[in-house]
Amino acid sequence: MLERSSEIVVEATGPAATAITEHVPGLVERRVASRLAAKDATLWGEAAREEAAQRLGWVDLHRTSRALIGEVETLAARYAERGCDRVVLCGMGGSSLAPEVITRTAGVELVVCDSSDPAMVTTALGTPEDLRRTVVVVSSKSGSTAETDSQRRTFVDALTRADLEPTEHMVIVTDPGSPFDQSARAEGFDVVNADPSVGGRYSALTAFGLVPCALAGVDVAELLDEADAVADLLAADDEANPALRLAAVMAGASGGTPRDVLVISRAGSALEGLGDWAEQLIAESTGKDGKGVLPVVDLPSEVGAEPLAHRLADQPDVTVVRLIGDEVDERDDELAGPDGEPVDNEHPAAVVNVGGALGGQLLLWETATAVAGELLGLNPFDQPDVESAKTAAREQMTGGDGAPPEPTLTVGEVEVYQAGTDFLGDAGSLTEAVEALLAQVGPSGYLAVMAYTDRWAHASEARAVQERLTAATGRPVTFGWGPRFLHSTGQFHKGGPADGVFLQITRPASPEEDRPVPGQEFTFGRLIAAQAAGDAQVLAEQGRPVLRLVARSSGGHAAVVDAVLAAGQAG
Ligand SMILES: O=P(O)(O)OC[C@H]1O[C@H](O)[C@H](O)[C@@H](O)[C@@H]1O
Repeated sequence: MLERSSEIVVEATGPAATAITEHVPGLVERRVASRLAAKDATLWGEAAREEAAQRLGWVDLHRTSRALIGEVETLAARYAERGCDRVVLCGMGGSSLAPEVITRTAGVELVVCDSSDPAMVTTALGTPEDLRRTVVVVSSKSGSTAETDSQRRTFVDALTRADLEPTEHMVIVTDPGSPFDQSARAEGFDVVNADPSVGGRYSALTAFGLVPCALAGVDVAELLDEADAVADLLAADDEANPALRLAAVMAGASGGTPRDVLVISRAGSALEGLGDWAEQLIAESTGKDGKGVLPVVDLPSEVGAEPLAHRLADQPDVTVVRLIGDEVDERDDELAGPDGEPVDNEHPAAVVNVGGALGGQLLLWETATAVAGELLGLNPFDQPDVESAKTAAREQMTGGDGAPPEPTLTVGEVEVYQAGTDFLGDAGSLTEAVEALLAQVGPSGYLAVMAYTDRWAHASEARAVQERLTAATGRPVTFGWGPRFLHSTGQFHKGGPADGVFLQITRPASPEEDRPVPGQEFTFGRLIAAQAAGDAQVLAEQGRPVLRLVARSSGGHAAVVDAVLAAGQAG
């Protein structure tokens, strides 16, 4: 058993172990761990120094965030007294992924509304009766994220219509001094400021993580204790430092194909959703300058289904990360490799087992990602390509004069668009169109499925789609819900190695399903459609193959899913 919360496990085999042997002594010699703990902004080179100097507040949050505990506990008690036992979080990317893993792991309810899908927003609102017992946390570091602002407007409007006082049902988390901070305070909302020296994806232990989780009933002091318990270990210039070991695995061994794909599988870990949180951290931190480590989250599977990690472990660029539980026996068994082959097999898979308590792992992954940035020569604190999709979406919203583009093909109630390259050929059916796209996935490439649909209603489709397309291509397949992934893997798609192939699935809302955004001239349906079209446009402009399947009805959406599940099955 991992008896103490101070225990962190990072155990590697095969080429993952070689990477540790290769990189860790140098990291120790350069004192990277202790310099990071001391917030040395020069670690990532001169070009990154200025940004890094403003982004290292996360390294000691286990100490500095203590000051927030009293404030968030008082807040939680106040809302509990008001009878608010339903907590909704409006926020994107770094403002929602950590609260999701923290509350799911703790087994407490938190409705994470991180979408512009009108159906999801409607579900998050609930009934007027639900609203009466709801506290909404609106979290945005910048205060200017379009989805979050639209959700905030919707909740204020709905609370007002239900004769409820918005200031008694809403808490704002934002950076001090942001325009959002000022307006929310002026309007009388409860505002908790987050540490501005921490970037969104490193903010799990700031107010962005702590406020919604405390309101939902998590013991957030314990989370800080768990991080505190491993902090010295992660700051040590020592070859046993698990963060240095994990960073080395992420950077991969030199010689042969770079191991720049991390397939993250849950293998006994009690931490629910850690992969989704780590996905944003790794993809946005490393996917830039044509380089990067691609995180592939192995979606939860049916009992007995083969984990994707097993299918992909033989790929020369794949490292399998197994998030393990606290049983030593299980860990020892699995160390043999994903198919049970002995460690000294002639071609061992690159496997790393990672375990430990949640607070400790949050700090472990953040430290390892920042150190991997040092090894890879990347600035792990910016996200230079996220803005391009936002700009293209804004242009889509305001453009509107030109005639809408003609679909390349229409099949029943599904419009098919190809973009980026000319790959459809004479495909006449939806399955043929998908297969034509799959043929574009190169031997070192990956396929990204981007589904702009209600992720609560369609969750079960995601795993089946990921599994089928992995089998059909033999290559990594990521699955992202739009627009959520735009704040995560979206950076990697545009800034990382240019070998991605993109399948976009949308199901535009009918006028009856759509919702207006209060105080704006657009609807949620218009916003999400513009986000999808904008992202496809940016990818196509980079010459990446993009297949867009636009279902005009739920029957059309079912046909799309059937077609994807049939891809690669014939002959
Ligand atoms: O917290 P916010 O300022 O609303 O930002 C939310 C998210 O959106 C951006 O697009 C970034 O790519 C993310 O790193 C960030 O976490």
